[in-house]
Amino acid sequence: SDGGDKLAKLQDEGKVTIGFANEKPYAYEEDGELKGAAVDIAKAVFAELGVEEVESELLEFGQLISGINAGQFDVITAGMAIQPDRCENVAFGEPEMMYGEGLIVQQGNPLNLESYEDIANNPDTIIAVMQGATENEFLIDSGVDPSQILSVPDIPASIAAVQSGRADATTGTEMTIKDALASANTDELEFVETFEQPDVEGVPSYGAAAFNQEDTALVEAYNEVLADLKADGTVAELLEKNGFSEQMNMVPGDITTEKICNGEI
Ligand SMILES: CC1=N[C@H](C(=O)O)[C@@H](O)CN1
Repeated sequence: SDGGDKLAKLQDEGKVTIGFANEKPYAYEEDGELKGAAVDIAKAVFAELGVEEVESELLEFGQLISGINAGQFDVITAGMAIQPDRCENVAFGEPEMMYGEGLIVQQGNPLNLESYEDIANNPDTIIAVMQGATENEFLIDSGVDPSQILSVPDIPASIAAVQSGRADATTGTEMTIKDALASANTDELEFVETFEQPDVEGVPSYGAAAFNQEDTALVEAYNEVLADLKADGTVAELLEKNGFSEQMNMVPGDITTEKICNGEI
């Protein structure tokens, strides 16, 4: 199909529908409002394209890629990591933020878990991980046995699994895990401050908007505006507003989606 159709359609209607997975601080709903770094950046880009109205579809993270391909919404706005295998199924925009991983354990860290390798070396350890999330591969690549992974549909379920003792730990992006712990408002759990980032392909991750591969003109237009908003400091401002830091989370200028998709990074 003609990639120009979708951009023109969104501009005609003045409206875009985003798909998201309720993961603070990337994209989430609070007080009836859509919030998060990925949402704020996408809103700023679409506003420049003349698309001011934003509607949303809430899905499980693991359903976002099939959702965009089924035409359920126009763009995945979830801070989804650009990964070579995902590049085969969606068209990523240029990277918007960089991030690493985090770990939550029971208070006092009774199993002394400070890395994914520690989980691999302690085969009785169970770790809750969101379906479809990169952390599944990162754990396996760190030597964790698949039987140690308890698959859960979303972030609240990850936290609940550790709280109930069904899992010894959970992992997600560092910011996800910190915000989820703050929302859980419990002293039964702890964020592992001494966590060592996994030394595997894909870490750190680069989050981006993702589109239907047919919508080539839309992706091109999105990227053009995104480049301007990076250059004028808007992207940095929106990241900081959502708790990200310039030092830890800004994407270095030489990192491109093409290179990540080609496995060059
Ligand atoms: C923002 C985010 N990134 C990872 C991913 O892309 O799979 C997962 O941690 C899920 N959430």
